Amino acid sequence: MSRQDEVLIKLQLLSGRNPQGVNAKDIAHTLNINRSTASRYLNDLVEKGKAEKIPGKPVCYQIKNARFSKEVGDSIQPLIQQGVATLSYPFQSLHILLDGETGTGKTYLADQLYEIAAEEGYIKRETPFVTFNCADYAQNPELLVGQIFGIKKGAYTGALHDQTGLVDHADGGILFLDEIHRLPSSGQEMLFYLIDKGVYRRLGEAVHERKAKITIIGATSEQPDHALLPTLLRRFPVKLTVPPLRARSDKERKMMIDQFLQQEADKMDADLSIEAKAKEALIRYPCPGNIGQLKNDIQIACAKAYLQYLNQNAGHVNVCEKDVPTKFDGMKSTLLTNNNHLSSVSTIGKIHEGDPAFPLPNIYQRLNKKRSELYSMGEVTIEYSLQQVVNQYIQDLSDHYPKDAFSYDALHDLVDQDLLQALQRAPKVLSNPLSKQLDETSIYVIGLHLQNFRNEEHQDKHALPSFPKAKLKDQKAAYYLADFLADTIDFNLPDSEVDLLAHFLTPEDELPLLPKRSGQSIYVLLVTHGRSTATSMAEVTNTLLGTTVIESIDMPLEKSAEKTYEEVKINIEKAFALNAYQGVLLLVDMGSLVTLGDTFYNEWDIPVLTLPCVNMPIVMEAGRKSLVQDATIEDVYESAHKAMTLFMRDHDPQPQSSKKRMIATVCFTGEGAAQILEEWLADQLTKADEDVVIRSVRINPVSRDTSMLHQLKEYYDIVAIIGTVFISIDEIPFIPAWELLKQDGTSRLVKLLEMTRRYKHLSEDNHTHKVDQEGYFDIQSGLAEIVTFINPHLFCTILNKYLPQIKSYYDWDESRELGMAMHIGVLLDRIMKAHLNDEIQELQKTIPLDNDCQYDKEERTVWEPLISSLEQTFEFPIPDSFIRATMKLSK
Ligand SMILES: Nc1ncnc2c1ncn2[C@@H]1O[C@H](COP(=O)(O)OP(=O)(O)OP(=O)(O)O)[C@@H](O)[C@H]1O
Repeated sequence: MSRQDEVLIKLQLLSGRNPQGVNAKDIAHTLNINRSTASRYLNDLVEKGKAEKIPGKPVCYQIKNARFSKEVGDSIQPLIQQGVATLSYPFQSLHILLDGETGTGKTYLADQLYEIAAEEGYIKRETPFVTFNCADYAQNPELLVGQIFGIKKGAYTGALHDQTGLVDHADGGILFLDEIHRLPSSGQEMLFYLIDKGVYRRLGEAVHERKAKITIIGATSEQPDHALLPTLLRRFPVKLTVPPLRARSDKERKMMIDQFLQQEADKMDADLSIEAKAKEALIRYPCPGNIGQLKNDIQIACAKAYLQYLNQNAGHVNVCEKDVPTKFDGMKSTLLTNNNHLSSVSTIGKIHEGDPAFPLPNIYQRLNKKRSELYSMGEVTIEYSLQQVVNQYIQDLSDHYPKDAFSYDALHDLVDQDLLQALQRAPKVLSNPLSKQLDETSIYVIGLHLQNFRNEEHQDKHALPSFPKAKLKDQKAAYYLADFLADTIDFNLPDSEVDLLAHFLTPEDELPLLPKRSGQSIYVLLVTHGRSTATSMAEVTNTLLGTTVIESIDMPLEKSAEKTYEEVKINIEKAFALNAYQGVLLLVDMGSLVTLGDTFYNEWDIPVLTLPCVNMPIVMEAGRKSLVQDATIEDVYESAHKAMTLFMRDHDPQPQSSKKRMIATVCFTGEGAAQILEEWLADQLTKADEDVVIRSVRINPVSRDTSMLHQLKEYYDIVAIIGTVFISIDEIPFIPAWELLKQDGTSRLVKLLEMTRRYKHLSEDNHTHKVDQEGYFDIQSGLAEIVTFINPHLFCTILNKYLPQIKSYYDWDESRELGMAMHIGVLLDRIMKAHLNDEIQELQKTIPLDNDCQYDKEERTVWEPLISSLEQTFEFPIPDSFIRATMKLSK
């Protein structure tokens, strides 16, 4: 790139931020050249007609044509300049990230950038501009990624055809991804790979790489630093923040109001006017949903004014003060007021805005049509019916916008939107007289609680149990909040409810001390082969149990046994130095470590027991048991051992537990959130978990006493405690309600159910001693925990088809068969990883060259169908040395 081009690009970028122009000194500084050289280049650009001078002292320069004709608002103008400059970067446009609150106009800005860049000739008109809102698929991350990158037939159940992705369509152009933070990490990784290398794979494609050259404009209403992977964030050299409405000047807001009124007037067949006071209110009212909400509120105000115009046979449509939002909010409060104002149209103080009388579509058309229909039917109560049309319209608008104002998608099914919105706005509007920050979590909790009260059926029988009042400041805060809810959404709470609400507002650090989770007395250390097998299994278990109970040491192939011994020793010594444990359970997948445990026992007098077998049920069981108060090392060992025998099926196991499984839901009343959760969970449970009892339990807000749960534990196997009040009992995992309702939030619960279900399932069919069709699917979830690259479900489907003949050839018993199935799965995963990272040669070196590894033709034929099916499905070759080694192992 020539120096002059560099100066031109710098000028384009800086012009965006400095509408008044950029001087030679600034350019010289950023390019690290001297001032007179910068001046010379700038003047050359002026001569070539690429830049223009803005007279003054010092002389400033600006990109020619940088002032756009369209009236977009003072605060947006510089963003457009900078964005267009970015898109017109000479070699390939640079990627842009837009951030800003919901409704500030990020999508609008992206559209404008494309339009203006095309209008000004920086990009060709035919350049593709593909837009996509990631929030539309937020509930299904896999499909979301599939929509963007395409889907290969068979990638998942239901993917019946190859499907192109947006990336295919946007190749050579711009892809606008709204709500980009909704992309799961895997999708974000695929995106930065595309940005970096210009290549991508469709979902389900393992090897085939496709090429695309795309400029990404991403938009997010979250804090980019929190919402995007740092690697992806770095790929956006230009970040533009769209300011919220409250930060914009009155002039700019007024300009937008005029624009939106004009758009409405364009749709009517009548003159439109607005009262001065109404217009003033539109300029002044807090509008947390920003421009999107302002626009909707104006649409609603115009619809209401039009309704009055029809009912009154008025001369023209007049927007009055009562049609527009005033105090706290827009849509909802105006929606709820208007039935009794039908005949009170004010006729004074009108100002005429714009030039109306235009063709009519949508609401105005709808109203007229409805009115004629009703007249022709001789209907008398026309006003009421027309009001219904307007109400429906308002509802449609509020459903439509701000559709993603808050990231509470899952809560929408449970809590009314107006209640959620009001709770979200409360701290801002009340300038936070609340004793506690109403963060996302509190809003979940209070929202669930209040919704239950709101449901009429519960109101009658909602006699609150007596409880002491919260602190005075929390009570006051609760009354503020209650008044606010009454004012804004007409939601009235009796005093007893407000007193209860006060307990929800008590800040965390002022809560009574919670019953402490019993200190773990047994140290569980997991040591397995593989680069990350042990850490991943430990992580899964720790996450499921909601606390760190398993420590882990990985043994990649290159790590020597001595080094591993050393690490194990250091870990155990450290743990015991703290005097916190009474014993150690070592879970290992390598026989030689068993003796290490004995050494500790003999030499150091530390009770160490070793279980030379590792899989998820064992690790999980060891973790659970180690949390039980007063559990001895023998107890923990025995529980883990039992899980092992159940899994391996090498003798008649005892059922894991004869108790029924239970999920306990908890809240302050036992009737509020706990009951909603109970109903919700009952809907979520699948047939495999139909044995699970769900029980809501009241937790006293002051004492937080858990004796009821302890009693239940005597009779039930409690899989998890779920609720709005944090409760900790021994080994039982606690899942906060808000976690469950978040995107992918049920995964922990699903896993817990799966783990507890598996014991039951295994113990029930232990008499059959047969790996049937479902047998391989038993290992699917186990495999899912340890493999990263292969799809366990696909793998098990193939095993089902081809492993039985191999089994009968070698005459394996069931446990051998399962063991081999696991072995093949893990091996396949490693091979796939090596292929993807170009490390297959290195991996092959880890297979000992063994001349005994010969096979006869017949033996190879038995394996052939399985191997070729795996190769075809996963799209990579399986090296012969691995096949031979596996065959040797099979004998
Ligand atoms: N400067 C503007 N001038 C005129 N209309 C605007 C302007 N900015 C935004 N709008 C309008 O406001 C509405 C909301 O804007 P937009 O959808 O772009 O916001 P957003 O930030 O992308 O919202 P979200 O985060 O919800 O996706 C749209 O109808 C848009 O046309």
